Amino acid sequence: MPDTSSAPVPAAPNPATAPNAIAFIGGGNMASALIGGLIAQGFAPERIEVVEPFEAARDALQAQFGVTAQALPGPQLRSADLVVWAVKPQVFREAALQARPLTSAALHLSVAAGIRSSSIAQWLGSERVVRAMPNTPALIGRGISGLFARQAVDSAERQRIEQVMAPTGETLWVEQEHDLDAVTALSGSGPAYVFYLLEAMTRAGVGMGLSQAQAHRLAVATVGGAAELARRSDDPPEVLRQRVTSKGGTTHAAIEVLERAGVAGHFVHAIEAAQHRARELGDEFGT
Ligand SMILES: NC(=O)C1=CN([C@@H]2O[C@H](COP(=O)(O)OP(=O)(O)OC[C@H]3O[C@@H](n4cnc5c(N)ncnc54)[C@H](O)[C@@H]3O)[C@@H](O)[C@H]2O)C=CC1
Ligand SMILES: O=C(O)[C@@H]1CCC=N1
Repeated sequence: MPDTSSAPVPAAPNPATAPNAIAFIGGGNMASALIGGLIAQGFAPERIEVVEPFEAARDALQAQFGVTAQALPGPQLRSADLVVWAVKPQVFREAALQARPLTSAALHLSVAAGIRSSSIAQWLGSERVVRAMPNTPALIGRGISGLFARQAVDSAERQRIEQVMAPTGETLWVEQEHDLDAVTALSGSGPAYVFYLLEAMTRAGVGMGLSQAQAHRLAVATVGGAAELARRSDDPPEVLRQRVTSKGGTTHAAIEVLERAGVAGHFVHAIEAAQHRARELGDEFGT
């Protein structure tokens, strides 16, 4: 592939002597979570290159992590043997075509929702593409990411991706790429559903006379504690719920309202809508 970038490009560094770098295309929320994780596990900030068009975002990355950030892709990308794509689906194609001449030797990791690996492979002219679907608890090392690799990605490269993702939390490989749309809907978007529930619980607490701070603390501790109990328990959530629900008691009164309003069904429909949107994003902004 001929180099079409306008800046003079030095020869590619000798991979035996050059320290391998990781490049991030897009330096927003998800990139920050991953960069924070890498640095926390001892990865040198000098080996992280970011391409981020917005100056304020570049400054924030440099100040917070000490990484180098450029407005446009340039020759520095050639030293990266892993390129992480953390741009919105809407701009992925344009960003990929810009960086393609500089990243042909790299392994590629995309966190973009919906954009299928076949589109990414075509835009970048490389079959070595892995997709990840993380979520924002990655910021505190408590996320979970679905992972999918194209066939050309070997087991050492899969391990490399697991290493990069490890500080952000758990990982789960899926064999069928379309399952990533379900992962996106369930755990990628999932933190927003939990925050929505927290907002409602807090609003109810305030409505019943508690202070905002008291209601927030009670709601957050309850959601966190219940999730941890579900994680550690051998019983399914339904059984755990029944243990809270005394016959003729307070929980029963609340659950009856939720059931009458069909809240569980609405939740299922909402998550299906997210999956549908992930597919649409792939169709709309993919190739
Ligand atoms: N925020 C979330 O909870 C999750 C987001 N994702 C995916 O991660 C990707 C990034 O999302 P966020 O980090 O939340 O968005 P963000 O908006 O915080 O970050 C995207 C960054 O890309 C930059 N950008 C725009 N055009 C660019 C270009 N041509 N080259 C390089 N950078 C460019 C923007 O200035 C912005 O800073 C999206 O594709 C999203 O689907 C995946 C899982 C969860
Ligand atoms: O809402 C979105 O499109 C992204 C993907 C998963 C979470 N946020």
